[in-house]
Parts: sequence; structure tokens; C-alpha cells
Amino acid sequence: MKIDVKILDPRMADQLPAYATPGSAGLDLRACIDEPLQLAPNAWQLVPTGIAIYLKDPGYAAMILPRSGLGHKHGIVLGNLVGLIDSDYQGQLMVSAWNRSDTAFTLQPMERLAQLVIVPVVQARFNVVTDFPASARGEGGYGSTGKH
Ligand SMILES: O=c1ccn([C@H]2C[C@H](O)[C@@H](COP(=O)(O)OP(=O)(O)OP(=O)(O)O)O2)c(=O)[nH]1
Ligand SMILES: [Mg+2]
Repeated sequence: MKIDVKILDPRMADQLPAYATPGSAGLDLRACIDEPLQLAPNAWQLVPTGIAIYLKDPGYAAMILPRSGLGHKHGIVLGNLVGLIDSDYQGQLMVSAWNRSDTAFTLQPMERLAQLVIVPVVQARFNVVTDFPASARGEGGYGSTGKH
């Protein structure tokens, strides 16, 4: 699949997001900042990525997810937990970087900060009913199937 991309920061021209291995699901997004950015404990900041994408087809969306190394080792995750990029969004991809740890973290310019995953989407319509046909689960949830 090919996606239209605009390079908004010239530094991104030769380092467009790429799949690190043939089996990778995520494209790493870089922090297009001019100077190191210090994130104090529990601080968050919107970080530009230097690119814009236009998925166009409503059958797709993109999700911004944390990188596991940064998230687990340094507590750098996303202020919105997951970023959802609509197929008609044409603005710069932005990453809400949140330092959920108790230690300050310095983000370096062009450091890989988060990852973008392209996913298929179904746009559903609602069919209003008064009753559902019985299912095995019914209204059970929140542990209703037991602990083990
Ligand atoms: O981490 C993110 C999340 C969103 N976006 C962009 C793409 C998305 O299509 C748009 C709107 O996002 P969303 O619908 O999640 O935000 P909203 O608060 O509902 O804003 P809006 O009223 O513009 O839809 O913002 C990003 O660049 N990064
Ligand atoms: Mg919205």
C-alpha cells in the first residue's frame, strides 16, 4: 500500500519512517525538534514529527503507539495513550509525549519517539433494535467468565 506523505521538515527527507524489519508492524516517528527537550516527571508536550500523511481511504486509519523500550525503560508514553489518525487528516503528525516516570527524560532532536501503525477500519452504521438475539455471553463482562 502507498500513502501520500508531505515532508514538512527537510531533515525528514532522507529518513522517512520505515519498517525496521520485514515483519515490522510499526513505522518509527521521529521528534522533529531543534533542541533537546527535557520532560520533567509527569510532564507532557506535543512533539512535531516533520511529516503529514493523507490516508484518503476511509477504510484505513493510523494509530500512534508508544515504543516499548522508551515506555518500559524510561516511562515515555503518550499523553493520549493512543493517537488515532483519521483517514482525512492532512496536518502534521503530532506525538503527545508524556513522561509518566519520576525521573526527568531528555528527548533528543530526531530521536525515534513513537510508532505509527496503519490499520484497516470498518465504518459501521447503527441499526436500532429493542432486543438482541441471545448470545453465549449475554450481558456478562468484567470477569464474568472466572479468574483462570
Ligand atoms: O496523537 C495524535 C492524535 C491525533 N492527531 C491528529 C490526527 C487526527 O485525525 C486529529 C484529530 O484527532 P482526534 O479525533 O483524536 O482528536 P479530537 O480531540 O477528537 O479532535 P477533532 O475534533 O479535531 O477530531 O489529530 C495527531 O496528529 N496525533
Ligand atoms: Mg475527533
